[in-house]
Amino acid sequence: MPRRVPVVLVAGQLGAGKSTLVNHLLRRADGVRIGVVVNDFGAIGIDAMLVAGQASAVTSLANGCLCCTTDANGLAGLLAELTAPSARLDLVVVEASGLAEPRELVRLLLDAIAGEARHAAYGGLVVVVDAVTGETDGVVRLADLVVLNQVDRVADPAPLLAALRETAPGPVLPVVRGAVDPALLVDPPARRRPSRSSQLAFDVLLREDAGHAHTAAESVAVERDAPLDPARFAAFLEAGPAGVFRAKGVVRFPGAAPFVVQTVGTAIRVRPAPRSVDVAGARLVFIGAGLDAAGLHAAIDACAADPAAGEPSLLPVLRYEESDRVDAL
Ligand SMILES: Nc1nc2c(ncn2[C@@H]2O[C@H](COP(=O)(O)OP(=O)(O)OP(=O)(O)O)[C@@H](O)[C@H]2O)c(=O)[nH]1
Repeated sequence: MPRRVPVVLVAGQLGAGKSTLVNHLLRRADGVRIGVVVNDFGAIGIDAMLVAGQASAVTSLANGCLCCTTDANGLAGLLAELTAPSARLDLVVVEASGLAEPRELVRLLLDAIAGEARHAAYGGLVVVVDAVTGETDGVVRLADLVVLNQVDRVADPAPLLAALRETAPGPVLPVVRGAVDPALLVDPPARRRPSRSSQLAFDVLLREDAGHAHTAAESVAVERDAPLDPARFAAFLEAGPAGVFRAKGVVRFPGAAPFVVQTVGTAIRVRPAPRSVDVAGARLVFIGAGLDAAGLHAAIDACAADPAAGEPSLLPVLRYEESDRVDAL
């Protein structure tokens, strides 16, 4: 069955570094096939995309402004096209104009996923903040990932970083030139090799030229042999564990077959695991920046089901169950 393709929204103030971030993702894609929706071709290195052969579909909305797409039809149609299995993309990035309203964009994306773009999945709201101005417009409260960009242009980014970490629910990543590891946003596909050696050569060239290495995404794996309590586990996910951008895995609850669980920020999706997947308790991977491995292990320990309590209600988890129109993994 086809996978869902994560759609990541990149928002931020004018000049914060959104295009620079998208370009970095494309240059460092490492085999991840990325589709990009932009509304300002002038701001993005089209040449680099085409040469790298990574941006398989670059397109813009007809009216040039995402925030103007009131009925969501323009975006939904585009996302349906880009996330269709035939497009063979691993990730779609929507670069919002600096004027677009991120709340509205998230709503448009969720509407699109619920409607026409049925192979798309919410991939997170990434908010780019310019370290020089520090302007955020309060949007970091909604961000699944905050990228504090241009830290090379300030003497000491620490106070702003600390303030953002107080406010933002997800990880805050200080970077130069949008150097975000694509592995933070999507799993690198192990399955695919570049088909032409010339393309590989271009990739290597661009990578060497790219200059700004990124800090690799961190991941923490947690395995448990005993079932988890649905209410405790749901509360853990809803709280958004510190430093975690996304999480995925398989979890068993008392008296039930295992579930596949995937999160981006506090957006949670669960579905019954395929029959071939079996776990006695939990097998989870947390991906993010500044992860507290010991804290995550302790938090999952605290989610352990109480064997004396019988079979708890699955409702706290089932409320996040998605329809099985497409395979979520
Ligand atoms: N010194 C420095 N310059 C940067 C960095 N990131 C981006 N820039 C520069 O800042 C300017 C704005 O970056 P863009 O990526 O175009 O910003 P944007 O958010 O896409 O801008 P709009 O599309 O106008 O909203 C460009 O000249 C970049 O080269 C950085 O980390 N350090």
